[in-house]
Amino acid sequence: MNLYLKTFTQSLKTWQYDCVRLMNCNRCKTVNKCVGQETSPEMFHFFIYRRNKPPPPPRKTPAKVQPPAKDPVKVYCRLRPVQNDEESCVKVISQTIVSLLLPETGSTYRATNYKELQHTFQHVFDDRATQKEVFDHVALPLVSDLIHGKNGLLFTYGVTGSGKTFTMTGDPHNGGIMPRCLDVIFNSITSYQAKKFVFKPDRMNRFDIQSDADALMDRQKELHSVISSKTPKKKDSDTALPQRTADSTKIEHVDEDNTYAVFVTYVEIYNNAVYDLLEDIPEDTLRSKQLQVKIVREDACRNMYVHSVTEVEVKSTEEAFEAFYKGQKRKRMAITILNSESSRSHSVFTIRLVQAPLDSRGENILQDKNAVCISQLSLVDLAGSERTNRTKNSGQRLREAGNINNSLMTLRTCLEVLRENQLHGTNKMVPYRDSKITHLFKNYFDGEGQVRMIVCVNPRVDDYDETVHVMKFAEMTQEIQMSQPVATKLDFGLTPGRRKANQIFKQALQKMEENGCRNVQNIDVDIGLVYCLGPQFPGLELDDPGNDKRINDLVTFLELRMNRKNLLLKDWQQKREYFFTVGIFTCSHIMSLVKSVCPVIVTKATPHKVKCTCPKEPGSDSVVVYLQGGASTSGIRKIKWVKVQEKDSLIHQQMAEKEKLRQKFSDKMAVAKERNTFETQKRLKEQEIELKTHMRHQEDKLRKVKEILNKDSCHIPVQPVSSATTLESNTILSRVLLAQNSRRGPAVSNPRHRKSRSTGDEMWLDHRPANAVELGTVMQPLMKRRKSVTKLTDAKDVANSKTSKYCLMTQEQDSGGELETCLYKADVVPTSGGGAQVIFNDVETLKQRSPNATPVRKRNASTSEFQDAEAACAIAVEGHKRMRH
Ligand SMILES: Nc1ncnc2c1ncn2[C@@H]1O[C@H](COP(=O)(O)OP(=O)(O)OP(=O)(O)O)[C@@H](O)[C@H]1O
Repeated sequence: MNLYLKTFTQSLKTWQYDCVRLMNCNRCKTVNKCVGQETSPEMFHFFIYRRNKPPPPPRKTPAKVQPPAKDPVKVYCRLRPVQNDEESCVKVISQTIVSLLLPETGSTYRATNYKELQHTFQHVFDDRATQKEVFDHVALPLVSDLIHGKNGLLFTYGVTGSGKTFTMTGDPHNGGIMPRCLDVIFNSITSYQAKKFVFKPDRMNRFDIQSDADALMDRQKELHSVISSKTPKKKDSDTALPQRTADSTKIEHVDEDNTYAVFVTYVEIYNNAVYDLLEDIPEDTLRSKQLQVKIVREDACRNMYVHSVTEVEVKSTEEAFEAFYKGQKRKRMAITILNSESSRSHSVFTIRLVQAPLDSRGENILQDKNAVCISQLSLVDLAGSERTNRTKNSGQRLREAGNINNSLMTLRTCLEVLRENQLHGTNKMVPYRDSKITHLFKNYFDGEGQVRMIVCVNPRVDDYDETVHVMKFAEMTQEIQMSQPVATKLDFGLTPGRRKANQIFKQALQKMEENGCRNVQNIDVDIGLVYCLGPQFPGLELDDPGNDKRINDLVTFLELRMNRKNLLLKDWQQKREYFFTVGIFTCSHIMSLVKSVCPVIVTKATPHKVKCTCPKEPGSDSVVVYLQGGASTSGIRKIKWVKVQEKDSLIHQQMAEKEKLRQKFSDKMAVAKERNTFETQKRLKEQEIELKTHMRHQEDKLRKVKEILNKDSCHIPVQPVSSATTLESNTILSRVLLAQNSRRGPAVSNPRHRKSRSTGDEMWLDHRPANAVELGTVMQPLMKRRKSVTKLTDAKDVANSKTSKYCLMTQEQDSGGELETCLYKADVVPTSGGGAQVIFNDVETLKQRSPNATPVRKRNASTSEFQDAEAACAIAVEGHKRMRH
């Protein structure tokens, strides 16, 4: 008993421990700190156990009345190291200022008096800046925004060979911005990734949510196609990846209640046409001829996108790299005088992050397409501007260069017009459509999103003239204002911390299971409803004395928080009351169990303190169950009510069980009855068949006997009995033969024989029927002395000392309808007791046949008769009347 109670208290403790663990959610810590000491800490760490309450309908974030805040385009400058001790024309003045020194050979030198041109940027990276520094400074904030649901655009711009591709992609052991972005994204969301194919592109720039079953099917299909491809392809990234150094940065404050999926697209804009570099075409075909031109479209949210572009879902940086290298192989590169690996097209690598909230239980994705939030980061490696007199390009390269310069010119024009419109309030049309690259990013410049540009500069003197233009354009771009991106998330009223609560709850269940609790999986708790006082505090910094908005926001926030606090307090009191009620009930239940199992001494010290000791186990600790706190009379009443309810339900249950049993038995009876009837009928049928068979056998035997007799009467020598004749028929035959043999074969009409049979001394008791047909034959024993009787009624007739012979005559029709007379002859032998014994020793049979009847056929001719008789027997057996002639 003690063991039982110990286990119970242990489980209770574990449960309490788990509850406390369950109640500690990240958010609550903040809440506690913020509100101060006025409320008890437990209050903020309490769970509501509310069942089957549907989540409230989604609320849209209230529309902002004020115009959206704007940010300028941030432009960074990166200098490429000078090669082979060449003269440099660029000098870094400070972290933000760079100076272009006028070389004496430059055309500008000849045209102007300026010796030095200074340009200010967001940040200037000198030639010693590492890839990591550039990434952390420029791209990391964009990745953070991406994870928080905001769009971003980053492009590298500069003269050919200035290090744009190096900055964007880098090399395997010195990764550029793109691989680092992927690293950081996967580092941050890896624990919250959705299973593959749960999100599916709808081909209209949005995503559908697939059911788990459909996603599983797609995964199996993919696996099947991988397995069925006989020769495993060598991955494009196989050579590069092992040398790669991954970036270990991780973004903090990722929304844990969301599920994430990453998709990548890779397109190039070559000669002002868009190509999908990840399009599924056989690798061995000529890529330039096979890739289809794609069109740029606007989606329902007025975002521009490449129609029917291949969106590859990737689950790791390695998978993303696989896609990237696949595209990289198809990207148009060429050797030029200025760069051994010059990009001949603008390439756009887009990372799309799809996220959707978990349901109220923190278990599955909320199946609502509207809840899906898509953010994207476009990494653009522009082709370098180049002057043909320097590159000496001709033919295709020249045409490419022309297109590159044209598209870059359009970009410049667009940004200049945009700047002018913003600065002077004009409404000039921005020619986005003049080039595919500007058309594709129209919604960044027109709409909202972070735009960042890295100006790559090769500081060598030869590039000076072009660098001047690049710098001027880049500096001008900083004056363009872009609307701050806003995360387009819907508020579904779901409580934060669901995923963590779900995880902790599962851990608690596991622990309970380990401690021996049964059916823990059936415990149903609405994990989604974690108590929380709302979102985190808004920013408190007051950088502007006239910033009333912040104060107003704070007031609203605090009011909301106070309301919630009161609500939670009320609910907590209710729960407390309920907890004590249930506690008392549990305790009384335990006590009744203890009582029923062992002799106990139960003392009730107070209504809330129950002591139970078990004297049978000396030395064992007494189990004391304390219930502190106030259990009200209403609580006791509730317990009674609960007990009554329980009993009532028990009775109902028993009645239902009885009824079920009764029904079960009647069913069984019906089945048994049916089975019996069936078996009886079956047996009857079998017996009937058996009887018929038996009768047929009898008929056969009789027929055979008859035949033998017939043969005998026609002086046909007796044939040996067929071996197939049964034992029974043998017996009959032998008896008949015995009788015939005893006559030693003489003809029935032989008078000599008849005479010899009678000595004339015997006294015969002639017993014949009263209505015997007069035969008129001589075939009879000669009975000189005889006494005739028709009925043998008196024993003295036989036991008479004179009577020594007895003859019984019978007359009946045979099977052929002829009269058959039998004389059974016997000796009468007196017995010692004074009686007499009649011993039959002879039988004579006389058959009469009409002289007109067909003469008896010989044995060989009798086959047909035999067959007739057989047929007749068959008829008899089948129940027909026998035909007589
Ligand atoms: N910061 C740097 N540190 C070391 N090497 C660099 C740096 N920037 C560029 N390079 C080297 O300069 C060469 C040309 O760079 P890259 O191909 O990136 O130029 P680009 O601007 O992309 O040229 P294009 O416009 O023709 O494609 C490469 O070999 C690259 O390794």
